[in-house]
Amino acid sequence: VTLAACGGSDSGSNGGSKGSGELSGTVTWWDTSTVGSEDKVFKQVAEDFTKKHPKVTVKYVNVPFGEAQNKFKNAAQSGSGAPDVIRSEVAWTPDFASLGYLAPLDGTSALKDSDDFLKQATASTKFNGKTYAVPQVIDSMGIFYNKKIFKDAGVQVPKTIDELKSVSAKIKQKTGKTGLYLRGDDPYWFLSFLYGEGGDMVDAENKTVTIDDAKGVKALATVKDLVDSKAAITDATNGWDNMQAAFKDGKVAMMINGPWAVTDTYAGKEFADKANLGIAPVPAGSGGQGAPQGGHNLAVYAGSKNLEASYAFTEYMTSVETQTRISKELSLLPTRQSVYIKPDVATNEMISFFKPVVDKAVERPWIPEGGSLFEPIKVEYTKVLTGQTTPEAGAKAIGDSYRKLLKDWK
Ligand SMILES: C[C@H]1O[C@H](O[C@H]2[C@H](O)[C@@H](O)[C@@H](O[C@H]3[C@H](O)[C@@H](O)[C@@H](O[C@H]4[C@H](O)[C@@H](O)[C@@H](O)O[C@@H]4CO)O[C@@H]3CO)O[C@@H]2CO)[C@H](O)[C@H](O)[C@@H]1N[C@H]1C[C@@H](CO)[C@H](O)[C@@H](O)[C@@H]1O
Repeated sequence: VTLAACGGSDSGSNGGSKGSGELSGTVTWWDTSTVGSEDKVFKQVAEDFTKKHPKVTVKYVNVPFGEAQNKFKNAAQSGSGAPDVIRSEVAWTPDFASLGYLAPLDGTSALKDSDDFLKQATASTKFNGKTYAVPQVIDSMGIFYNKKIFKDAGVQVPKTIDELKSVSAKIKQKTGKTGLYLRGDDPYWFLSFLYGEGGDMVDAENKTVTIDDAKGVKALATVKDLVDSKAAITDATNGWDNMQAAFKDGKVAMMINGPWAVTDTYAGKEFADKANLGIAPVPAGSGGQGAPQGGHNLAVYAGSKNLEASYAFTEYMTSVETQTRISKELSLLPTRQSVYIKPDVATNEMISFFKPVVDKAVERPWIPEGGSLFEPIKVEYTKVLTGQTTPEAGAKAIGDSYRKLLKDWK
């Protein structure tokens, strides 16, 4: 009896599924979702795979977002300790693919009904004409605001940076609270201000660094002014916890954030009544209005000893059924068009808000170096916000770092 016929597994350490027989063995999945709000749902969903494939054991491992990229690269490079499947942030995917650490998925069971995926979500999964991941969630950013504070202060949601400042001043005067918590230790929070001045990190088409042009300088000056004018408070470290605490406790009226913050925010005392949470587009600057595109894919490690079960797990985790469940339970945005019309999803206010925002979110270049464009911003953005450098010097320093990273770019 050949192995394929009885669908048995080989003797590999992970076990593994051979041929068209029943799947078996272990699939280790590294999830990077937020502990305390998203992780328990993702863990449950992942382990429910075994209901469909009783001979497969799913080993769920939560790896902090800030550590996972390097941890995976080190494990893949050393050939030991890498998971079978990883939640690969949109910028990590071209990076891992260019290093040969991801299994190409074209023609495998991981990719089902791929026309159903949003084009902008698919973009980061392609490298050198092949598909190296499957889109799981897509996101962008908006203003989260506390409706009660806005009512007490008698103000409307700001549409521009100038209105953000005047609304914050009125909130301070009427309620004593600060208008905005502006996260200062994560470069993602700078991007909507950069787009608001009509700027961008680079012009990939013309291989030109643009972040240190006048618009980039103006954007850094804008965020600095929000803090100096006391319209916003910020922190150089521990930004996520401080931002969530300040907003959930009603110490600030607004924060800029994304769908991944919704579940944690609803746990705040100010939002026990979910209706008190408002959501609006990020404010326009002097040169435009735009929010960034982010998100996460699922990718299979090229060295997995259980590819068949890993492909099937990836397909399950990004299926219509699973995306509908994740959207319902966590208000995260699906990457499949067909999921947006499911009743549980179509009636979700957060998803209805973010879908048009995601449709016009500003994409960035899906090149292997794409993720490395953020570290230089992180350093200078925080220094500008805390007065350690000027917008001009900060923008120049970021641009210089980019030109070192992106050889032969102007
Ligand atoms: C500095 C980093 O720059 C980039 O990251 C960009 C990223 O590309 C942008 O898209 C954006 O990410 C959004 C994201 O789209 C959005 O979904 C959300 O994610 C939620 C999840 O939703 C939530 O479930 C949970 O997981 O928690 C997630 C996080 O909240 O928010 C993210 C923004 O936080 O912004 C990132 C910049 O922050 C690089 O890619 C690296 O990550 C780099 N870090 C490492 C680079 C290593 C050198 O290789 C260095 O040695 C290490 O020490 C550094 O840590």
